[in-house]
Amino acid sequence: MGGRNRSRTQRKHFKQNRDNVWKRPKPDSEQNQQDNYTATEENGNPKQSWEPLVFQNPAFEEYYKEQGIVAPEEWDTFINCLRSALPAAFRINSSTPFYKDIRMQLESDFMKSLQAEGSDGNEREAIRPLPWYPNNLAWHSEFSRKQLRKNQTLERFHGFLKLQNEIGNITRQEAVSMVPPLFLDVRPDHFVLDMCAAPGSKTFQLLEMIHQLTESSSLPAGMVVANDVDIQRCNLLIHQTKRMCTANLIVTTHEAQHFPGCQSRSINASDAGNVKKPDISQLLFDRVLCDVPCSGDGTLRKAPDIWRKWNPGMGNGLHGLQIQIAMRGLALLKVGGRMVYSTCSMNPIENEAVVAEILRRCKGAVELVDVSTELPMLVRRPGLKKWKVRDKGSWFSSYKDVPENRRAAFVPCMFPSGRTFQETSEQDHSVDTSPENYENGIQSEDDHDEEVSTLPLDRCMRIVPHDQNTGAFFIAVLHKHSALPAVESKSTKRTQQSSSMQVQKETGVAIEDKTIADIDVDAVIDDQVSGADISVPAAPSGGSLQDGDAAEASLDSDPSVASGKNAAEGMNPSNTNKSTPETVGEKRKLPTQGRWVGLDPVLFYKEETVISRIKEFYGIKDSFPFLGHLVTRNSDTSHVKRIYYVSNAVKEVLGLNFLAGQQLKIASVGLKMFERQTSKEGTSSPCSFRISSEGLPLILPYITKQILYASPVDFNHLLQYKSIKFADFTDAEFRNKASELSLGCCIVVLNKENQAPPDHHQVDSDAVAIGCWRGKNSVSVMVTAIDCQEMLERLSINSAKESSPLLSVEAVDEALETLTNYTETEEATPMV
Ligand SMILES: C[S@@+](CC[C@H](N)C(=O)[O-])C[C@H]1O[C@@H](n2cnc3c(N)ncnc32)[C@H](O)[C@@H]1O
Repeated sequence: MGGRNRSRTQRKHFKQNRDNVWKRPKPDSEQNQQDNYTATEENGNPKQSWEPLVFQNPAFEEYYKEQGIVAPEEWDTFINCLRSALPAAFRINSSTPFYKDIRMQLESDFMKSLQAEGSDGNEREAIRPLPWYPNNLAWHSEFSRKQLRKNQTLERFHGFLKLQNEIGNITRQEAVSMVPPLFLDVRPDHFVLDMCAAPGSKTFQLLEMIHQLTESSSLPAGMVVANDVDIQRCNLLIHQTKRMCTANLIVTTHEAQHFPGCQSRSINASDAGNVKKPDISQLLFDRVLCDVPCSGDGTLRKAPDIWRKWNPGMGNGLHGLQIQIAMRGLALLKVGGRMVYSTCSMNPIENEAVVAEILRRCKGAVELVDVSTELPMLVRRPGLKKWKVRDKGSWFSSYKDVPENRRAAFVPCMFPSGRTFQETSEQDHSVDTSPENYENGIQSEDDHDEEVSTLPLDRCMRIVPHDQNTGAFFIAVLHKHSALPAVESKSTKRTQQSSSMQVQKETGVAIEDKTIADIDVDAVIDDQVSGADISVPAAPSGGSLQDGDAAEASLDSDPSVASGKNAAEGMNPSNTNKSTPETVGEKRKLPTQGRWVGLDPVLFYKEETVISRIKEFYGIKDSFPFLGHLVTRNSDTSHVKRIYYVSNAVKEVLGLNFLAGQQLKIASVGLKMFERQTSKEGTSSPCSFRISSEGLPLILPYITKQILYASPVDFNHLLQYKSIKFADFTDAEFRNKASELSLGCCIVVLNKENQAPPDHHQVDSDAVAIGCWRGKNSVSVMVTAIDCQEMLERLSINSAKESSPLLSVEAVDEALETLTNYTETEEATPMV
């Protein structure tokens, strides 16, 4: 069950960007060509010529040999492993009602049958659970896509993966990418910020953690804010997380380094449309995931294109942004909270150097946590304490080695000691071994040639490919002990001093918990001062740096320069006093979300008449919390098509956001609960809103009307034939009850034991139920064809208690085809 319907805005982009990763490529298709060749780009346009993939890069090899990323005797194993294809890995989504069945199918069916198939004298298991992932929920498969098509058993497995992936019961994800959320120690009551979240595989894990232990009919106290600067990538994330059917997620699209603090500027809710004063006064988080944009060389096995693109400037160019994002994450972290910093790069400049700098800036307020006893089965290596910086043809061990004409391209914090030119010169003359300097990492054990950090960077973790046959990853776990000090960067000291004084003067609020050097002062003013002259983070200009895009960072870029802030872009002109909304779009007026242009507004839905009609039609009990939990994305409330449901925590944050002047740029929020029926038959129903399949599990135990209990035979028939005339139901009572219902949406519940339906008007929260349409003479299902297929299969497995023949690849392809047609043509219309 669940939310597989795509919104129109997402669909186009999604179609272009996301294949079913398990889908078989057509022979000689374009996809096949891309497996062997890679397109090159010129001025952003794809060139028609194809370059063969290369699996080597002398600069890469020289760089990592010099950095001592692995011992010299391991080098060949390391590099050969990087050149080999990455085995597949996937996760079972623990929030799916069938997760135990899927796990059992893998453990007791596929593990054995595939082992027999794939033995070939090979002792390794064909598929196996990842030993460090809890509860056998993550799996590794030795098979390549080609092999998956090799024979019948593999085809069956392939079909299984494809279907489960499409349904949302499993997610394909690189094994190492599953690690960072596991170190965050997320609990269901936590507020979690995922700063650079798209395409959302880690967000999905975080949501599962929030929802663990919570029944489908109740909501956890915590929530996740998933943010990404790139709105198109946000759309992928929204699609991925839709499968989670959660009311506890807000998707935002900000530059993470300028993520707003949402400090409530007033307790007077006049401009928030009578929004109740929220219980929180600032948006701070218990957990922050900082999975920053990086050069991505840890993904070489999956994206061999990086061999050709890689150069040392990629890491150098990202270092400054990575520090800014991490510092903003720490500022938004509650005291006592945990943040995980991670990259899919092996480069110390993007990893240890960033962690060292944030520790220095935080001056003991933040600790690098020793997690060596957590996830003991995960093989990892300690972080480096010394490294070098590469410039065109030169290696620098210390900032003092950087020639004057190259100093603009480097910053001291790229080096292990983090010392400036002046400090390194002074240090050469007097070595200060005081504990204070040790703590701040200022003093180092260097001799004249090589700096060694005294910070406990060995607590960082580097996962290298040949240890566990994976990709590479870097992870650091940070704990915030106390509020961050106001750190001043020397280069910007003077301007920032005056700016910070200005902030304090204007707001009367001392800047606490924020480092002046890395957070721009405008954003602080933005947090504190009402409305006027607000500086807005830049909208992405032609794509942001991410895995695989790292070539954009040039060797010459100055990492000390903060990424530019484009004050006008993306902002609602009505707030700038410079232009009027009419000037924004000549032909079609763009939607506005408070201050943000181009995003639909987020509004609490309070149409009493509509809400009462819905409650009355479905007999929704008063104990189901409606007040303040319904949200729409249409300011014309009389034409609302979809009504979303938000959890208590999300409701609080939305309330705060209104009071804070709508600082959050919200791309998506809430769980689609009710959808307006626009078809002719739909409008003739007493209630024009149907319950969406995403929202059904949550509201099911509170519904007392429009419910039908179907025998297993009739339930199966409905799933199989999608629409059945009253006369064709086998159960006479079902027939009668169906004809007695009001025209419109109804819920058909599987009466598993085929007993008399309960007369207490309450459906169990674990009941198997589907949304249907009670038409004039028939009942029709309102779930996708592929959901019907999946449910049929699960029910047959469960009832027979033995493995029934799984769907053939052809049947899955057919179901996927139907799904595509369904989503392309009609989204919310009953299939009558
Ligand atoms: C390594 S990927 C994140 C992967 C993601 N955490 C996951 O597990 O699916 C980095 C992401 O950072 C985003 N990004 C780049 N610059 C950013 C910025 N300044 N603020 C926020 N996101 C940014 C990119 O669009 C990209 O989606």
